[in-house]
Amino acid sequence: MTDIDLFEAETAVLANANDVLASDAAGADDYRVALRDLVQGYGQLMRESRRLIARSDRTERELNLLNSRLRQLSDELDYKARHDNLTGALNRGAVFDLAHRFLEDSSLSLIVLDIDFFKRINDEFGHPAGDVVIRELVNRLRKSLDGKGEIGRVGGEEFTVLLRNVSLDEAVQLAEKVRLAIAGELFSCLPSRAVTASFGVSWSQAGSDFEDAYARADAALYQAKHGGRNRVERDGPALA
Ligand SMILES: Nc1nc2c(ncn2[C@@H]2O[C@H](COP(=O)(O)OP(=O)(O)OP(=O)(O)O)[C@@H](O)[C@H]2O)c(=O)[nH]1
Repeated sequence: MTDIDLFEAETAVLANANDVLASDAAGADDYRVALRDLVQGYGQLMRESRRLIARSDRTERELNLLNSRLRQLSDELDYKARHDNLTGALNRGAVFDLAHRFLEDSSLSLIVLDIDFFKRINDEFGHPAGDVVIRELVNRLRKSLDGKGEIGRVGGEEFTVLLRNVSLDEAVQLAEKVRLAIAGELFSCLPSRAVTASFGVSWSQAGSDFEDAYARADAALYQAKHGGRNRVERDGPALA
């Protein structure tokens, strides 16, 4: 493949000007022609350079726009991969990952809560109404926790709250506060029927196994369900 000289014409003009300059025999006409060709060539180069610079500025702006759109899409994907789209709470995978991380260097209180007789709500009012109940319940959960803890939706109508470096007593008090926030006032989306939830709470010291912490909170939740629902039950603190 032969190389194409992009500046063939300009090289010829320059070579001619150099020849004229070096020649003792060159006259005024030779200088004029060489200078004219140089001026034309120089002007042409300037016009081309301006055009190329404008094009590269435009391309750079387009690339910057594409890059920021890509970053935005990647953030959106990351958010969607970690959050439940009905409630905006962390999804099961994300909240379990977080709990594992917390337990590496912190103690962890775990609240597990489950809506009572939710099947009946779905059966009586329909699945879409059930979805609205779930959303309102998470809103109440958020409000009553007031920034404490991380909320995750771990099943259809089951949620967990991670409370890092919070004692079991304090976690039980918080669970009680959430229970009242749910049961204490009828849901605006379901004015004819009370919504309640049952709670299990466990505490684990740093370095504990998360599966064990979860199983103990779940066992306490089971007790709450079988003890009559709409109540909070605690697990005994785990000893290392
Ligand atoms: N609307 C709605 N319903 C769901 C969703 N996920 C699970 N469910 C329903 O939740 C109900 C759970 O029913 P069960 O496991 O029998 O529990 P329950 O009726 O709440 O009874 P207890 O937990 O024993 O008080 C089922 O009817 C599921 O279909 C969801 O995302 N939206």
